[in-house]
Amino acid sequence: MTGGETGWVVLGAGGHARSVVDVLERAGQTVVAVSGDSPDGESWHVDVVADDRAAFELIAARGLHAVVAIGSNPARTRLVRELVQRGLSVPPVVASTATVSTRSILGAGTVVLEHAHVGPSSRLGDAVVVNTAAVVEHDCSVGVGVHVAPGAVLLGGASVGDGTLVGSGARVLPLVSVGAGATVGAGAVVTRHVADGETVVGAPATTPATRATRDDRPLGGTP
Ligand SMILES: CC(=O)SCCNC(=O)CCNC(=O)[C@H](O)C(C)(C)COP(=O)(O)OP(=O)(O)OC[C@H]1O[C@@H](n2cnc3c(N)ncnc32)[C@H](O)[C@@H]1OP(=O)(O)O
Repeated sequence: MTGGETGWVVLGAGGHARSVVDVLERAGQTVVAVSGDSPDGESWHVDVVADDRAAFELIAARGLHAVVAIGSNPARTRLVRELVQRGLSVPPVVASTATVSTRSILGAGTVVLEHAHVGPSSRLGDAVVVNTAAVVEHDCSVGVGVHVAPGAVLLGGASVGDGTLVGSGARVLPLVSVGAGATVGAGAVVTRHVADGETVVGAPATTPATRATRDDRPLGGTP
């Protein structure tokens, strides 16, 4: 775990925040507070501060570390940027059961959850989530604000652009690149380049529209 022993404020109070609090506490860290409303009404065993402004003040006043635990890629990225710009401490968080190569680079506010793996010579930008049991193999490039969902795998040399979601259990094959702001559906097998903003599903992964067009062709007709 990076970040020393001074205590943490977790920005966010939903399901992802509960996972991140758990990661910190299992690693022996102290969570001082979470911020925001719990969308599911779950009660907390730590203090809850009203909003992000109150969290910034608490972090600055007490010299605490911050981690942003919000599932939305754009919202998480914006908050990590703001914390960095304010000069607050936003170190990466690595679960005690995760394995992260000493020859990889994790950006500010990047979180690697339980049983996940990051291989050597991989570079992960700021505000990335490598969720439970996800794998980022060697030589991967992962942009800012990417979410590699539980059990997803980026194979050797794959790259993923800023803000993209790689859905749970998906595989991105070696050296294949996925653009920025894209969505890889749960369970997809990505065998070719995915453009910026594109959504792909299935194995091999294609856009849902492509699948519909193909399926709508008249029987026996030429495309
Ligand atoms: C800790 C956590 O829980 S982290 C959570 C991480 N989240 C994920 O991994 C979820 C990833 N999201 C998905 O896979 C989504 O289904 C998406 C983004 C691909 C599509 O979502 P939507 O845009 O809402 O699409 P929608 O549900 O309307 O489905 C559109 C079509 O694609 C199909 N489809 C949707 N997802 C998939 C998928 N993963 N694989 C194959 N087909 C799919 C649907 O069956 C539907 O087909 P139809 O038109 O023939 O009925």
